[in-house]
Amino acid sequence: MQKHPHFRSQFIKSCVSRFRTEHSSESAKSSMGIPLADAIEQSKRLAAYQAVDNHVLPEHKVIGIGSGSTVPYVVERIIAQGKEVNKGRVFIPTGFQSKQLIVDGGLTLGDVDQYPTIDVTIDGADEVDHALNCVKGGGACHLREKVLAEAAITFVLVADHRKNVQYLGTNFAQGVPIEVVPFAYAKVLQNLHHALGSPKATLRMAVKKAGPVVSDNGNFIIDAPFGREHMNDPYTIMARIKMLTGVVEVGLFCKMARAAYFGNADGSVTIRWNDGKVETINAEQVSEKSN
Ligand SMILES: O=C[C@H](O)[C@H](O)[C@H](O)COP(=O)(O)O
Repeated sequence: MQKHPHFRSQFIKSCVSRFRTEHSSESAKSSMGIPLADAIEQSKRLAAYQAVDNHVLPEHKVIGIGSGSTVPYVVERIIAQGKEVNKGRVFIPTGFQSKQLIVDGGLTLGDVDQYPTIDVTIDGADEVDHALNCVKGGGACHLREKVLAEAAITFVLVADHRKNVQYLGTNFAQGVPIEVVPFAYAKVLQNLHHALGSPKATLRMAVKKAGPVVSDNGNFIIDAPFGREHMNDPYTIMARIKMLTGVVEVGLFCKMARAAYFGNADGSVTIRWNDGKVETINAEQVSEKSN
C-alpha cells in the first residue's frame, strides 16, 4: 500500500473520535473475545474493503465518497489500488469530512455540479433494513449524500453488523435525521409532533458549541423517531416528511442502494443485494483479500 502519512493520521483520528462516542466502555469484549472497539472497527474495515474490491473498478473514473466513520476505510482501500489507476479519477465528497479525506489522500477533488453522473458512490449508513432502505444523517450529511446516491450509477452501503436490521429504528433509536432551514424548525417540529406521529422529535443540539448542530449547508437537523407502523413502510413516511414546508432533505434512503456490505463480528462479510439475494463471504476469503 502507498504511504500517505498525513491522510492515515487524519482518518485514524476521525475513526477514533467517532468510535469513542459510540462505546463508553473501552474494556467491553465482543463474542469473539476481541475488545469491542477493535471488533467494530474491524467490521467496518472488512465491509469497506470488500465493497471497494467488488465495485470500484479500474474503468470507474468518477467516484462518490460518503461520510462517517466507515468511509475512511473505503478511501484507504481506493488509495491502495495505486497511483496509476487513481490519477485518472475524480472523487466527489458528501461533505467537509469526505473532502478532507480526498485531499489528504492525494486524490483529485471534484464536485457534483461538475459531475452529475457518478460511476459509483460508496457510503456508510446508520441502519439498513431487509429491503435495503436505510437511515442516514447521523453525522448530518444526508442532503449531499442523497444527491450523490441519486447521481450514482451504482450506490453501495458499508457498515458494521449492528446496522443490519429487519426494520429501521431497531438499534438506531435517535430517529430519522431531517435537515430543515433554520427559521422553519419550530413549525416543522410542531408538524412532526402533531401531524406526522413523532411526538419525541427534537432539534439536534451541538456538543462542543452552544446551540444547535448546523449542517455543512448552514441548516438545522431534527431527529424524529417513528414507530414500527411507519418504519414498515419508510417510503411513505419519507415522502410525507419531505412535503413539510421548510424541510430540505430526509435521512431515509429508500431502495437506492445496489448492495449493502456488513462486516460481521466473526470476520465474515454479509452482502445484501437489491434483488433480495444475501451472500456471506467467510472470514478466510475476506481476510485473504483484505491483507
Ligand atoms: O451523516 C452521516 C452519514 O449518513 C453517515 O454515513 C452515517 O451516519 C453512518 O456513519 P458511520 O459509518 O460512522 O456509522
